[in-house]
Amino acid sequence: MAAHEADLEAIGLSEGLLDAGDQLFAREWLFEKGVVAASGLPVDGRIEIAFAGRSNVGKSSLLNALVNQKGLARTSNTPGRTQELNLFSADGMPFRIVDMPGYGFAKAPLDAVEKWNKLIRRYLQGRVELARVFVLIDSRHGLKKNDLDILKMLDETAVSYQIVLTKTDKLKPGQIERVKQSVLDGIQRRPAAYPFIAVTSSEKKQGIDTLRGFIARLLNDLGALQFEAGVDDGAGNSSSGTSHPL
Ligand SMILES: Nc1nc2c(ncn2[C@@H]2O[C@H](COP(=O)(O)OP(=O)(O)OP(=O)(O)O)[C@@H](O)[C@H]2O)c(=O)[nH]1
Repeated sequence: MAAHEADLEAIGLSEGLLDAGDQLFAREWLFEKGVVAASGLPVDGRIEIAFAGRSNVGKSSLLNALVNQKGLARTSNTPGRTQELNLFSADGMPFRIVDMPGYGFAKAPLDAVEKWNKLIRRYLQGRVELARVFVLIDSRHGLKKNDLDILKMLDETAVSYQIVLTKTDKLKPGQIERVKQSVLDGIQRRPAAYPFIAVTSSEKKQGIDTLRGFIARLLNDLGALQFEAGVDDGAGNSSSGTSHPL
């Protein structure tokens, strides 16, 4: 087995899943709607994959890189601008992307923080369509109190989540390894945490294929997409290796 394949297998992925992940985002993704209350969410049964993170973590940049479209999610230098759940979808895809409002903006007024908490808790508690939340962590800072608060909320609501390290172009390889390890240690005993981390830089377009691969694997595990051969995730759960044409 080639070293690259072994590296992929170690994180529950395969070349086939990376290819499938690329195909998921080869289509045009469109902004569907912004939602200020859980009652405004669509009722079409599509699987939802959400992205959360502290203000300024690089969420808009990552979403734009994921869908390979520059202006889809607004990128800004003004922290904490989006206060809605923003939904994105693509024709023929069995899932939508949910951009959750950024948290932890120091200057946010108290009522805005309360509104955020209410919207997010309602969404996490009551949304059966929600299959996974990718929690973005700035690789320069690691897990902060606000991040731990949302991980706790995800554990309590039993929503599967996975960590994505952002802005890794700002670190040296040794520093990336250290933050990765410390985050892995931080999630080790958390019941709803998926144990593999995506290490990304939107600026350098690194790790985006891995993130897409994790999404392909999730959809495969949910039976929303079909693949052929299996790979093991290390926990005895088998997943696909070869993609079925999407
Ligand atoms: N070096 C580097 N900078 C990045 C990267 N991703 C985002 N940034 C910068 O970080 C800042 C915030 O990026 P955004 O993508 O707007 O962050 P956000 O999390 O959507 O911010 P909010 O709208 O406040 O929630 C911008 O100045 C980006 O250019 C990255 O991978 N590397």
